[in-house]
Amino acid sequence: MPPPPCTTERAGGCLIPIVGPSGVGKDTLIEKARRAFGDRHDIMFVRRTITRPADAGGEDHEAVDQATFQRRLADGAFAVHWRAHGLSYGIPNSVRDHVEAGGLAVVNGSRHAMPAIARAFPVLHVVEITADPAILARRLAVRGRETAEMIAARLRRPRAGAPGLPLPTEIDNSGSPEEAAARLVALIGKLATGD
Ligand SMILES: Nc1ncnc2c1ncn2[C@@H]1O[C@H](COP(=O)(O)OP(=O)(O)OP(=O)(O)O)[C@@H](O)[C@H]1O
Ligand SMILES: O=P(O)(O)OC[C@H]1O[C@H](OP(=O)(O)O)[C@H](O)[C@@H]1O
Repeated sequence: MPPPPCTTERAGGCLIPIVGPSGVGKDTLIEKARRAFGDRHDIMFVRRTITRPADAGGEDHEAVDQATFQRRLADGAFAVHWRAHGLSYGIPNSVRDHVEAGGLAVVNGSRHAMPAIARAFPVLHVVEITADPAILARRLAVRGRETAEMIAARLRRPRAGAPGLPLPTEIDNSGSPEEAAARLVALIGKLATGD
């Protein structure tokens, strides 16, 4: 019998993958939520292991080269991993330990890797960040982390459905990041207390 989905009626023990197209604002909203919750030990904001240089900008991730990533993978260091944009992404086993101990973990997830994420974290609440597609290209250009060619490739990446998973909570980030972040903070707070 699968465990019940993580809902606002069920406190604790849940992964909260934040997903959406490149440029939609996942990292921005996650960082605002992280600052809102400060050092609460029951809510973890996941530091991903990525084969992206540490000084690339954006999220605070653990930067490793591909050889190190493969070694970590072979050693069973990741609860789940995926490839995208020519990069490798790993979620450390410590995140699964935290969730299995009853905690919440917020992670910048992948729509395409959602089936693998759900196998590793059967109790989850997916949050899909949306925004007017016409503004994504401008946001990525302003961010300046990727080349124009890499941005074009990111924008061409198809949306992936995740059949069999509970419908995600959608948060529209077309307006101010503060408004969208407030909605994310409110949802995380409800999932943490189960009220
Ligand atoms: N509501 C918003 N209004 C205007 N700019 C925004 C908003 N949200 C995020 N941005 C800006 O858009 C750019 C992309 O945001 P961010 O890096 O958070 O997106 P992302 O979804 O994490 O993208 P990726 O998946 O490529 O990492 C950043 O420069 C960020 O400052
Ligand atoms: O298109 P999908 O599968 O949803 O996401 C693909 C990848 O792009 C984003 O990473 P980054 O922070 O932009 O490097 C996501 O976090 C995921 O790792």
